[in-house]
Order: sequence, then structure tokens, then C-alpha cells
Amino acid sequence: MNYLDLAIDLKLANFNLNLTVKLSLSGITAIYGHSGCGKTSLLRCIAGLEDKFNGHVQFNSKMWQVGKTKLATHKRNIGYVFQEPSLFPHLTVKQNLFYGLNRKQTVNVSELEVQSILSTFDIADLLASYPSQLSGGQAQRVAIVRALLTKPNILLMDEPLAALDKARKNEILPYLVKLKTETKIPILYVSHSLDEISQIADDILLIDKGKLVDYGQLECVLANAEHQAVFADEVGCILTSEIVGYDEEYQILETSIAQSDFKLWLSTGSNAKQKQEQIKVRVKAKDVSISLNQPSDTSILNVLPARIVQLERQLQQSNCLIKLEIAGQFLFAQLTLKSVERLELKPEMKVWAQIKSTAILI
Ligand SMILES: Nc1ncnc2c1ncn2[C@@H]1O[C@H](COP(=O)(O)OP(=O)(O)OP(=O)(O)O)[C@@H](O)[C@H]1O
Repeated sequence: MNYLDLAIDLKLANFNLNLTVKLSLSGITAIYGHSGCGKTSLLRCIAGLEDKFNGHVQFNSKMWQVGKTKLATHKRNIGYVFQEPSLFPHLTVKQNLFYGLNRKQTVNVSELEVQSILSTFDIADLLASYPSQLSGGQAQRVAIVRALLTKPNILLMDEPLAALDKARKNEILPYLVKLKTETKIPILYVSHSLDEISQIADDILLIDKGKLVDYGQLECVLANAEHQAVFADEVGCILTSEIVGYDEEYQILETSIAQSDFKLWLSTGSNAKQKQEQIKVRVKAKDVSISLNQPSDTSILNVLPARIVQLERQLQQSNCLIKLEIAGQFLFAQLTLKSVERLELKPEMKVWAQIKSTAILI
């Protein structure tokens, strides 16, 4: 198992990034926090692009940097993908892909490996095209393949989908999932979007104002009510559910919450998923309401028996965040204090959680 041991104290003009953490790099680790919290600065420290910090960066048993003594960036064998694909406009896709590789004599990529990466990202048919002939999504896939062909120890991705529209984002996300299952290259993925992160990440590192807030498995970190200040309007949990069927007439997916018989209906508009496939769905706290009795005359399809675990008053708001447990998984509901008092909600009470199908994000 790869790991990255970080102890970083970076002082910039008006900003201090100060964190100590050991990342066990398996799959995709998301780096999340408000704008200006230090996500890019952290990637720069890992890549060897910052000289001025105290502390160290260690990748497995290899020390990459201790204070000002550092291993040069090109010797760390890091893949870096930015918001913009930055392809050379006068070179074809094929020339762009191999430009960096030809200069890196140490990397030995077999023809089979090249074919496999090209096919994973479906770009074999684009090799003769010029960047101006590619869509934004295709260009970013080429940029990712270019980084992968160097056989990096680790892939750093800094908001790689931020410049794309929603359709192009949704087109690329499945490639990233394929990437982690097929290549095993650890990925650090900076993003502002919990929608993106929920679909691809295994772990998450939360940063606020240059400090580490939490690091751990995605579902656990999202379900921690203490992090509501960082997640703000996006606060919510991930439920794991298994696909049972698809209702063609109403275009709605029938799923069953893991380890239970409780149904979760999802309005997806397409039947792209396989039966028995496990999916993760993100449910925002503001899309969940609570009833004391099982409602029978509601439009809401998802009505689930739940236990109240915790009630947390939301800072600077007259709202309350209620943590609920459903078959061993967690869900947040955001209610007004007025509703909480009217229903006399308390920890350990048994209630019914209602989630609108149209609000669930997959
Ligand atoms: N070279 C620099 N000199 C001085 N301050 C800098 C420098 N680079 C970044 N900063 C400051 O460091 C802070 C963190 O910036 P950074 O780009 O790491 O944040 P971020 O979390 O990636 O932000 P965003 O999500 O908006 O991209 C910001 O306040 C920024 O203004």
C-alpha cells in the first residue's frame, strides 16, 4: 500500500498552510475545502514546486523533501493534470501524448500498455486530430492519458473538470472510476464539487483556512456533523444501495438500501445501471424531512424508518442538523428549530425520514 507522509508548514504573504497527516493512498483521495483554503498549495508542496516550507514530504520509504532539501520534481515521477488540458496546439493528439515521453528516457511503456490506456480513455480514434478539433471533454481525456503514459507514482489532479459543463463532467467521471480500478495509480483529486467527489472518491482530506479538519473514508467524514461549517449548504451523507430494477414507464430506478429491505427510489431518467450493482447516492440534508408517523398520503416515494442519533444546532442559523441512522448507514436532515421543537425531537427517537426521489444525486 502506497502512502504519503506530510508535515508541511508553508508561509506565504497572507496565508499559512500548516498540516501534518499520513495519507494511505488507495484509489482516489479527494482534497476538499473552501476557495483559498490551500488545496493547490498542498499539491504544489507534494510536487516539489514550493521551496519555502518547513517540514517534510515522504512518499513510501523515499524522502522527497525535508525543509529546503528536495528531490527535483521530475525525479518524483508525478503526473499532474490541471483545470485546462494545456495541449500544444500545433501538435496532433499522438504527438502531444508522446512529446513528454520521448524526453523522459527512464520511462519504458510497452505498446500493449499504450493500447490499454488509449482504450480505457477511448481516444485511439483521436490520435491524428489537433487540439482545436477536440471537445473540452476529449481534450481533458488526452491530458489525463498524457500524464498516465509517464507511469507516475501518483497522479495529482487539480480541479480537472472545473472548466467543463455538466454533460462533459458526467462523460469523464466514469473514466476516472475505470482508471482507479484498472491502473491502481493513486490519485489526489482537488475539487470544489461534492457531487463529483461522491461519485469517484474513496477517501477525503478536508482543509479549512490552511489547517487539516479531517481525513478518512469518504462516507465517515461526510457523516460527521462537526464538519457542517466546511460543507455549508452541501452538507449531506452518502447511502449505499443495491439496484433491484428499473421502471420503464416512470423512468425510475428501484434500489434497496444495503443490509436492509428498505426501498430507495431514484429518478434517473436512464437505465444505464446493472441489476445488483451497488451504487452510492448522495442525499443533501436540506432534501430530507422528518415525520413522527409513517405518512401514507405523501407524494414522497422514499419514506424510511430511522433513529435519531444526534441533534446539532447550525451555527448562525435558526436551523438544526439531525443525524439519522437507517440500517447502519447515516443520513442528515436539516430542519428549522421551530419544527424540531414542535415535534419534540430527541436522540434515540424512532421517526420516518422522507427523501424526494428527484433530489437524490447519483
Ligand atoms: N505565490 C503566492 N504568494 C502569496 N500568496 C499565495 C501564493 N499562492 C497562493 N497564495 C495564497 O494562498 C492561499 C491558498 O491558495 P490556494 O491556491 O492554495 O487555495 P485553493 O484552496 O487551491 O483555492 P481555489 O479553490 O480557489 O483554487 C490563497 O489565499 C492565495 O491567495
